[in-house]
Amino acid sequence: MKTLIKDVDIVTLDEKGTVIRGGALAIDGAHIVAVGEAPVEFVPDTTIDGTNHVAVPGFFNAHCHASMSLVRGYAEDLPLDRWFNERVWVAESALGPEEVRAGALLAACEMIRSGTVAFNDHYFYMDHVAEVVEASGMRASLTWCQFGLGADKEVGADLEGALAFAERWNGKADGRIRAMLGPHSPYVCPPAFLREIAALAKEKGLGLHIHIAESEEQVSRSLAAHGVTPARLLEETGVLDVPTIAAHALYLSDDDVAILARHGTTVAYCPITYMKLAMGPGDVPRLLRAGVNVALGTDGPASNNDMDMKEAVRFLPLLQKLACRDAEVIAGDASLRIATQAGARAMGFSKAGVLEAGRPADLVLFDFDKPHLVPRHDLVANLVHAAKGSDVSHVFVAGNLLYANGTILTLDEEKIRAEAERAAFRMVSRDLTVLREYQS
Ligand SMILES: CSC[C@H]1O[C@@H](n2cnc3c(O)ncnc32)[C@H](O)[C@@H]1O
Ligand SMILES: [Zn+2]
Repeated sequence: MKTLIKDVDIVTLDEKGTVIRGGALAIDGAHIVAVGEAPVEFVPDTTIDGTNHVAVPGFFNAHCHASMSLVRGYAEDLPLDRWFNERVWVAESALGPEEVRAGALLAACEMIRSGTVAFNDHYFYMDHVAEVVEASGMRASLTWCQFGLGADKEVGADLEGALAFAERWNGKADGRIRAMLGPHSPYVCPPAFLREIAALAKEKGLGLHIHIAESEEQVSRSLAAHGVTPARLLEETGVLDVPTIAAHALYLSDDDVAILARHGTTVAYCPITYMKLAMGPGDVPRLLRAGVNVALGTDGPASNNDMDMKEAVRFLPLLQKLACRDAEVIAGDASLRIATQAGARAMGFSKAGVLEAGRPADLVLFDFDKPHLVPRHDLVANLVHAAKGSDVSHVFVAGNLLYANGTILTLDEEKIRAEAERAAFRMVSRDLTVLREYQS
């Protein structure tokens, strides 16, 4: 299939930061074949008029729990520990494979609509998430979360099962799916388990996805229990010897930052969760200065409460400017690069995230024919600080059009919304407060 997008403005995010006004973008099969001008011999099957539209690489959501969309709005205004213990883990005790599927389908609709082409997911019953990814046309990197405490069999996530999942799905859906192993965190997984899973990941050539250093308390507990920080513990147990995505990593010493940089670890930064759960801003400029690959995530919809990467693209610089009291940090297209190519690299889709010939055709169009996107002095500034996820008009993944002008072409959104509402209710129906609200 050959597609030509004509008369479109293009934010390439290439090395030079090239921005093209009123150019063409040609797609042949899964790849971009020309940016700027289409070759005369290029005969498209489909032509899209890009007038008043801006093409940009699609977003790579580097840390989320898609199926937690079913607990959106169910754990409000609480700090991290109470958010888990009093609400989220209570609701999740009623979680089954059908809820995971319904939540993942709902999240896929939301992500596609707001310009996300790939997501890095950490949850349970992951075959169901993988099937959703396959059907939706998105890319994903998937991990079946393990607690390492021996109770995992309840959600089918013994290490053997998680490995079997990874081997079943890695490279599937024409390479759109990648799989990793997913120890939940060093505060839940004992060092012996971390060692075992790291050795297995190394042997099988798989990456790891883990939460670390979300609070000062987690760091002091690690020091008390193991004599080292969470980052140092990951290094000592071999976790960082394989490509690892460390979600959050907000509380790091200088030594920790050097460890993560040395091992090529990615930090998945989720600004909206940090503001909502009052976790703290972290220090992104310090990570970048040290050479850490920083990617961007939404985290789960129970702490965000949405999966709109465009919002996170704006909040990353806003939060860092405020925290550093410095308007010049995370400037220009930095947060777009973090949300696209840095995430793509972390998830193993390393050529994506740039609009140039030879790259995967994973891109979105923003409709700029809107009052909040006028004037167009600076397309990048408009994209980062003014555009909304709902301004996305088209989404391409591997050259396939998944979304056009309000319609998801690969999924039945109306049916998905109805089923998600039913599944969400099943999950929380033991909670009498919620039951009363539903019945009133
Ligand atoms: C990793 S999903 C499985 C497990 O983890 C919980 N969870 C969701 N988000 C986070 C987070 O950001 N840090 C730690 N744990 C998280 C989720 O509710 C599931 O129980
Ligand atoms: Zn998370």
